[in-house]
Amino acid sequence: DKATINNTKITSLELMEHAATLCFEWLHSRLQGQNIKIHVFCGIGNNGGDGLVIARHLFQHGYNVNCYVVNFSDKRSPEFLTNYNRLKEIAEWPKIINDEGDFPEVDFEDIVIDAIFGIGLNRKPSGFTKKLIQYINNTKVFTLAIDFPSGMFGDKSVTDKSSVLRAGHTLTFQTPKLAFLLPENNEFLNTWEVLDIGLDTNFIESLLPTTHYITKNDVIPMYQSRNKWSHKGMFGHSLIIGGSFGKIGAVTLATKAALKIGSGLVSAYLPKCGYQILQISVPEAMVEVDSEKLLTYYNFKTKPTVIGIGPGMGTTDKTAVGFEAFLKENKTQLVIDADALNLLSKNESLLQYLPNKSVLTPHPKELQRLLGVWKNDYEKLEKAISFSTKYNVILVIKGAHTTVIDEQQLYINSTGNPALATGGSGDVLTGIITGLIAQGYQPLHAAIFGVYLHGKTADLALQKTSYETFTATTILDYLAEAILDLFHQEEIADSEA
Ligand SMILES: NC(=O)C1=CN([C@@H]2O[C@H](COP(=O)(O)OP(=O)(O)OC[C@H]3O[C@@H](n4cnc5c(N)ncnc54)[C@H](O)[C@@H]3O)[C@@H](O)[C@H]2O)[C@@H](O)CC1
Ligand SMILES: [K+]
Repeated sequence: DKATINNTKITSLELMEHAATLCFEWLHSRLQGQNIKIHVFCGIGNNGGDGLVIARHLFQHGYNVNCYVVNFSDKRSPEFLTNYNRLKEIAEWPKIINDEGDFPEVDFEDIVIDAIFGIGLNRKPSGFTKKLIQYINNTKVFTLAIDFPSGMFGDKSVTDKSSVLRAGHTLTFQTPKLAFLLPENNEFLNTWEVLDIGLDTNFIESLLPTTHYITKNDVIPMYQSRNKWSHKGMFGHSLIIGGSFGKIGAVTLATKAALKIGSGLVSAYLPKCGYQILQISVPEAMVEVDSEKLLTYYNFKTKPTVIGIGPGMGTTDKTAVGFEAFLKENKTQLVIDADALNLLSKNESLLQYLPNKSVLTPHPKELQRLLGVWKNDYEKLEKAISFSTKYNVILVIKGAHTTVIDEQQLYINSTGNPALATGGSGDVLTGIITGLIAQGYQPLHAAIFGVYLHGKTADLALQKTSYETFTATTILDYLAEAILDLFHQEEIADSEA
């Protein structure tokens, strides 16, 4: 905020007025003047200042407002004080909450605006402030949190979960906060959105050089278009290695995905028992086979551009021995998933044989086998960064906000939803990333772009189908729409959208 204030003529007070007015407008456009009781709880810093501005606008628009100052300290910020006076000039004085006896009655049908703590929180809430947060949580009332749910930290883990307000919706300023994207904070946030308050974004980027929130605008420049002289030889050859008796579906899905994303040629290498299944379900693919029911020899003749390995391949001793020999020989770029990751976790000495910038796509359990246990999500990210740096590989940590890690750089995905929580969706992702690398996408871009598109299919599908009926195959059905959507311009949204 200080950078914006120094670099432009806008004062800190004006910035607060602007930010908080956007919050008011958000609420006003939804309530349309309804006579619902609104409780605005303000701290004594600038988050509280936001609350006072919101309360003033609500009063001026005739809402049924109760404004409170949570008096946990007498170190009021100057912007808080100015807005405190402005509010007094137009309305009744905010009520001061000094202890539990001052807590107001809050009903389930009311609305609470939480402007107690924002990004300035530097220790966990205690005393009557903590009790107030618990009191609000217990009412189960709808809460609109300003910038942060009070009690949640911007840069470290919550240690006392009972001291955090559980927000119904959070309006945060300027950038999505890393803390919002970590699974451990899931229970404090329901939905959230970013309000653009015109802060100096260069400054924010230089504050967080390593964290990128990936949206459509970030992936459009990665897209590689084709021209009329293009031929299939220009789009590489993907080889998918995987499968075992009973798990031929995994390798089939990955093979289909590599084709569907545009790999010029696709081959699969799998146990003999899967030969007909694959040839029939994916006629476009070429197939080579290993022993009857398991991968054992890894003696394929295909000379691929990139190999995606792991889906459904199992971790039996024979498969493990062959995998080790394969890795020691292999010089081809790799995408490694599922059981291939589990085999790596069992024998870490193999990690040294991975080609530079191999892409590893673990789900949380597989990641834990690779990295060991972590105390919290911040430590998980630190461990993942060290792992990526040490072995010079790209990690794709799958989850609600899949995170691609390339050494110090974090790319957090914005697309996707629980429809993707279905068997086989990981196999499809492996195929997509493999197929992108085949076409000449550098591994990092293939990982970021692939994860984005994979998630986008589920977002688009939900406009027509349900979470339940979405399967791994549905991802492939919507891949075309996900790509076309890149070039679809959103209608100009108003400031409240
Ligand atoms: N001009 C600006 O600076 C703007 C600031 N904005 C708001 O300002 C907020 C940040 O304001 P502040 O930096 O004043 O901080 P907060 O209002 O988040 O916190 C208030 C103060 O409480 C104290 N404190 C921290 N943890 C405590 C605890 N556990 N118990 C008791 N006291 C504690 C701190 O000293 C802090 O200064 C943002 O989150 C945002 O809501 C927005 O209005 C946008 C413009
Ligand atoms: K807040």
